[in-house]
Amino acid sequence: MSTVAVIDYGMGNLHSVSKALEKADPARRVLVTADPEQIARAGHVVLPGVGAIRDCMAEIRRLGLEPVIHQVAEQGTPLLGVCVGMQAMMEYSAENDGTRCLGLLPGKVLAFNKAMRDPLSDEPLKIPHMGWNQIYPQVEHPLWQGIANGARFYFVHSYYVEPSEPDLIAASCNYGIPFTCALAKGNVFAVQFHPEKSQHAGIQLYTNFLNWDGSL
Ligand SMILES: NC(=O)CC[C@H](N)C(=O)O
Repeated sequence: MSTVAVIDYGMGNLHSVSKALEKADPARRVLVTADPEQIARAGHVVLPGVGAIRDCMAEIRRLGLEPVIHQVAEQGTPLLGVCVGMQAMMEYSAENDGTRCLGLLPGKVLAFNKAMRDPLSDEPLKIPHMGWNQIYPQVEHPLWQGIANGARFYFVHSYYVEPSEPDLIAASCNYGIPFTCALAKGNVFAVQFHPEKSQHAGIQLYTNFLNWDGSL
């Protein structure tokens, strides 16, 4: 039976991600694991994450997981980054006074401007961006199957990715500024929002991911 490995580096909302994956495909074996061999052999891999990038990257490195994450990406296994898991895939994050990340996706992670105001109401915008917001797919992709333009997903973040290759942008969102909320490169897909906290649309995305063979 094909498995989906949820990488456990102690910083992820592992329970809710695992439950959402089980809901997406009750027949799939969900492995929450820090074992590089299990991760390398899995049919699909999720890099979740909640928290500060410095702690996330320190734990990924302390557990010796950086090589297998690169191996999964290079061998063509469908790999999904979620929230700070997406940010960890970039080259560099400005969070925590600057953090070198995995470099799986070209670009950096920047902080929302704390002085941002809503362009319509001119009300100050709270940081972190926390709550439901609409996403706007920018490309045709298997993971957008059955997900409408403007579909709502749940966000909790103070930083956002800025890819150095615009053609990797898979979806955008608006919060004071238009920002990239999904990236796609080959067998790698990454989202800033939390599909596991996004009810039906989130389960649909996880279902699409589990049905994806990593090809376009
Ligand atoms: N919810 C999170 O894990 C946030 C990720 C990252 N620290 C950010 O603020 O963007």
